[in-house]
Amino acid sequence: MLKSHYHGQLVNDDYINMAVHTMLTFRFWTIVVVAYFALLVLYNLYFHSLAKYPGPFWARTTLLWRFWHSMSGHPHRAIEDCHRKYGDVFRVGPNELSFATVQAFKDIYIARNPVIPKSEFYDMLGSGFSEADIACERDHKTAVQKRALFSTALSVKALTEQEVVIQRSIDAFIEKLGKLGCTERGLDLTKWYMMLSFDIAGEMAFGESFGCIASETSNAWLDTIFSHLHTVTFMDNIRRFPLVLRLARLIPTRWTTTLRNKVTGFAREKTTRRLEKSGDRRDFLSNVVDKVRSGKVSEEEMAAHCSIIAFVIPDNALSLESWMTANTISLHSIAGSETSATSMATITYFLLKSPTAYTKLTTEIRSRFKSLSEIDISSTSASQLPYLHAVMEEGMRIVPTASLGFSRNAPGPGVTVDGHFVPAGTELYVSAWTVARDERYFRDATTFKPERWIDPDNQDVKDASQPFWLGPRSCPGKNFAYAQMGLTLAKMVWAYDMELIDQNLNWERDVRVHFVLWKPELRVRSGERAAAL
Ligand code: HEM
Repeated sequence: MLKSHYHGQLVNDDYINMAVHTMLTFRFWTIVVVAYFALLVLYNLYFHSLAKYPGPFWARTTLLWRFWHSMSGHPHRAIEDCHRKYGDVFRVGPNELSFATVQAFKDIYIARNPVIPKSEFYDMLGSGFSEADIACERDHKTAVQKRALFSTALSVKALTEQEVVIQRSIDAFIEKLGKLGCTERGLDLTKWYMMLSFDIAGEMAFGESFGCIASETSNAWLDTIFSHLHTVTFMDNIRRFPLVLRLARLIPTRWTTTLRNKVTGFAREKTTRRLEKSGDRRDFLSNVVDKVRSGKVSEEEMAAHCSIIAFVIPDNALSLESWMTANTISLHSIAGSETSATSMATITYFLLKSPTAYTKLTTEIRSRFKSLSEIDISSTSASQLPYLHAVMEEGMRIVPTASLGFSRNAPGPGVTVDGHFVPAGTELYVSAWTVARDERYFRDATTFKPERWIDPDNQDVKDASQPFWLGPRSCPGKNFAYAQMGLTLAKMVWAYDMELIDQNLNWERDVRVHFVLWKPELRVRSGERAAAL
């Protein structure tokens, strides 16, 4: 009895010792972690090479500010507010600066001595291929070579050869608009512009449409992607935590890469099929195909280009639907199609919300053309239809399709941007949303006024709106985008009287930014046009 009591006492002592030990260990590690973060905060505030730059406390000291605002989908607004408060440059994160001037646009993106290269963000964007695609190549010299592969295919001259294909897709879209868009609920143009853009991208990259317009159904992947866009932002935040990245590397690769391999494998498959096709049709990839055949470019590189310019999703991958899936794919399919569709949706919204602009555009288009078939790429150029182009410019200014900045890394030994020294290794960019809506550059900046682009007396600083960006890495698809958007808009306005169904829709308020723009429904009724205006 005594023994067992004594034994019980021992057990109790052991438990007490263990508990004390655990508590002390816990306390020790808590102190270590708190001390580490306190030191980090102090270092970021007072000793970091960006310490002199202003910004919100949580942005200067931790990644919390950028995480919170980027995940909310309104980082563009939070950044704009900070620029108004702190000035033309502020600290978005401990190692990240946002600029908001025309001069910064020039200094960061046009700089050649030294060139300010793209940041690590693009490694994430282009992962899955052993060769970087045209948009994700970070080495400047190699990027110049990769861009050269597309210079002929994306030139103004090439548009004439590509016109039949573009026209065919747009005409099919216009026909459906008449058939399905005249109902009470109209058509959701956010979705239909995406369908049109993907069909055109498929034609231009693989010689076959994805058939979205013909089947009147959006690709299921498109819907999945655009309802999961926040995952792109999440990954962009995660890449900034080296510890998390190290832990992520411990996850068996077969768990994380199965789907990515499926998607990239599909791009490779499509590439092989495209290489097997013969014919004289010139499209985005004709030159690349020639180069692959002559051994100057690898098939892997061609697959990577295909995947960024067109939309390559395996039909049978839907069963694997998940946030990871959406992330992998959305990162791979944005350059050539999503951008045009988003710009078209924004332009249409503002046009239909502005009766004066809508009437002016309708008058310009309907007085210029007697029939729909007369409308082609050359007759919709800026010199032929100035108001149409002013409408497009103004739409892309007031809500820029690329509302965030495109991030770059300051090279050694550092660079000077708009008079500010930026040390090597800093991530930096210009906030397009802030600059394009700044009253210093555009009078009545938040009002849709296409006239500002054609009025010779207008004093606005037009360089503050750069929808296609500027410098050696600016958009090479600009001519194609203007042709596609101009043709589509001109034909729609010529053929139908359009009306925005939800008059309470507020595009500026409701769009969210997750690298690309998440857009609300844009329901538009398109009825038979009245005989005369
Ligand atoms: C209205 C439509 C479009 C807009 C607003 C737009 C905008 C942009 C912007 C802002 C960039 C710079 C991105 C960066 O610095 O990372 C870019 C790059 C690019 N765009 Fe576009 N784009 C459009 C249409 C197109 C089209 C139709 C194509 C292809 C046919 C295309 C192909 C590309 C490519 C390949 C790049 C990467 C260039 C490089 O990194 O050197 N874009 N685009």
